[in-house]
Amino acid sequence: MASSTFVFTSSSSASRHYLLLIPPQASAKAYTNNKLRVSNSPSFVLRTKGSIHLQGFVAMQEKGASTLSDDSKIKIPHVLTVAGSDSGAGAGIQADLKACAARRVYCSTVITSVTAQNTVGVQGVSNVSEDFVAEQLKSVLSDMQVDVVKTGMLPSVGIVKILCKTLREFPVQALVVDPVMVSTSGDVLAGPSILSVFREELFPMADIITPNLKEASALLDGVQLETVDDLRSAARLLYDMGPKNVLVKGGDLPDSSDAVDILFNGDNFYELRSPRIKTRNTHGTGCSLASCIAAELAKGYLMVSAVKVAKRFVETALDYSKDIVIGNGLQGPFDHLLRLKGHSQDCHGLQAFNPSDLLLYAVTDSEMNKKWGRSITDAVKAAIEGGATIVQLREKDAETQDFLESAKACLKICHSHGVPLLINDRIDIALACDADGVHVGQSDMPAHVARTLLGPEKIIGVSCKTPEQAQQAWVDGADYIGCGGVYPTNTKENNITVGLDGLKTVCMASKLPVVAIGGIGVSNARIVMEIGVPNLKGVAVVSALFDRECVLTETRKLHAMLSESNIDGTLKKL
Ligand SMILES: Cc1ncc(COP(=O)(O)OP(=O)(O)O)c(N)n1
Ligand SMILES: Cc1nc(C(=O)O)sc1CCOP(=O)(O)O
Ligand SMILES: [Mg+2]
Repeated sequence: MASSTFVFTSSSSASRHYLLLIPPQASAKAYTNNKLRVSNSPSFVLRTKGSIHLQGFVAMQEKGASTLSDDSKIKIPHVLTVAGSDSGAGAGIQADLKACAARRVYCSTVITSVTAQNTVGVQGVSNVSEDFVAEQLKSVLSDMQVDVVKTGMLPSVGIVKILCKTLREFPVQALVVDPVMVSTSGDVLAGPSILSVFREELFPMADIITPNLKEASALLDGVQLETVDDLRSAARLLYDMGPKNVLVKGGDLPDSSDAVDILFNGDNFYELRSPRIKTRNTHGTGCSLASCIAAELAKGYLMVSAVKVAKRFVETALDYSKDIVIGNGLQGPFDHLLRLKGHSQDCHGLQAFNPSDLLLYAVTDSEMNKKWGRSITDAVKAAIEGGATIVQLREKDAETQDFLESAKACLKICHSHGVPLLINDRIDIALACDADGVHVGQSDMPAHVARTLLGPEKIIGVSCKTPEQAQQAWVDGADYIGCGGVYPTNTKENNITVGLDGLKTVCMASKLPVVAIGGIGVSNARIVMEIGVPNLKGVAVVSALFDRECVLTETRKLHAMLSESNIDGTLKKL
């Protein structure tokens, strides 16, 4: 798309220049009230107290001009959904909220109707009064910077008219209309009286409408839609009703192994195909798709990209959710956040980090496994059987695909024994296999970034050799510290040895539990554990377990030794 370049200079911070690329239609979106909203650039929303010129160079005239894209102020893409509530939370407002959350966009809500609904069908509908819909719309739009409005169930002509009037008063960057008429269970959510106000008032304001086959057919006075060519013709006829884009969803097309949707923007047709996912859990796909399109538009994506991303998002969520069971009806909801299965399958009491898990910390080594001709899984199995209380996969030489496959297999083994599995260095592998956490060093991914990527529940360990690093690890949101090398080691090249004194100093400075590492084995583990600091919780060991003929025997020996110790009451007999 062609765009014009403007340079904004703020007199209040003369050193700052804002270079914005503004699509041509942005000029039509310049508002009164001293507020300029830049279409397709939602991260640059400027508030000014002075005048704005949209030609050439723009100078903010008065002191105090500020921008929400200042470092300290982050403009969040914002979708307002105007739709009905689904008590079963598969569709409607609830689906919209989840889709926007999954796409990382803020979502506010105007509720038009409250439905009593589940996976069997719609048992009741109570529409919200037109005045109260108007009040909700005004509350949100007069205060919050909404980028995109998405509509779902609009149960009366009056509500549609109020929406159109309010949008003229409070224009937004884009309007996504999902012309909801019939629920997936076949229940009518908006009667035929709505058709004319859709066609005459709402559609001409829309940036995109997203009817399914039944809705497209109803909007075209009952025309039969049975082939992809029919979808194209329908898209063209609906486009003539005024929206800038039409997406006709062909999910219900008979005789098609693919899910085919047609997007038409007045110039081009886009045929969007994806394999049909066999699942009962399709309730709310229409709402979610439209919300996701709105979310991507709010982020600044162009329409074709927004639709493609949205379609891929829904497919991914459907595929992930194809086996989940919620409700007894024919059509179940799906999991927008791709989190439910992991939780329900992963109930091994591993959710919370337990510092006592650090007692016998087994760290694998790809070279040692190769040398002794064993697979990672065999090594891990033996260590766990011998008494390892936590396992770290430290596979420095493994190819990514091999590493991922081994990690998945090891995760199963660990979880079947209630033992957490951490991944050394590789956040991507940890994410991909949903490991329990990661261990990172001072030159790896910073712990605070790992925390952002992995979320609050995963375990994060950080290698520290100094009190300052220990302090930082705590600030960064780590769960434990690995401190070493306590003794010289051949396992890690050029490793600095901190000795027992260094270990003690770090432990005393650390608010986190500590595991000692480096040159530790049966012969010296007791001495290490006897340094007398309560937050030293165990020993991490590589070669003393894995550079040995029998991993099981060595782990048992070390486990027995640690179990016999009861230093300051911190170690208990296992
Ligand atoms: C428990 C534990 N402590 C320290 C380390 C070392 O991590 P790092 O410094 O990142 O070095 P590498 O292991 O990546 O070579 C560890 N892995 N585990
Ligand atoms: C991986 C690692 N990190 C260390 C640190 O000092 O942070 S020492 C080390 C190697 C530990 O292997 P072994 O038990 O064979 O000595
Ligand atoms: Mg590392």
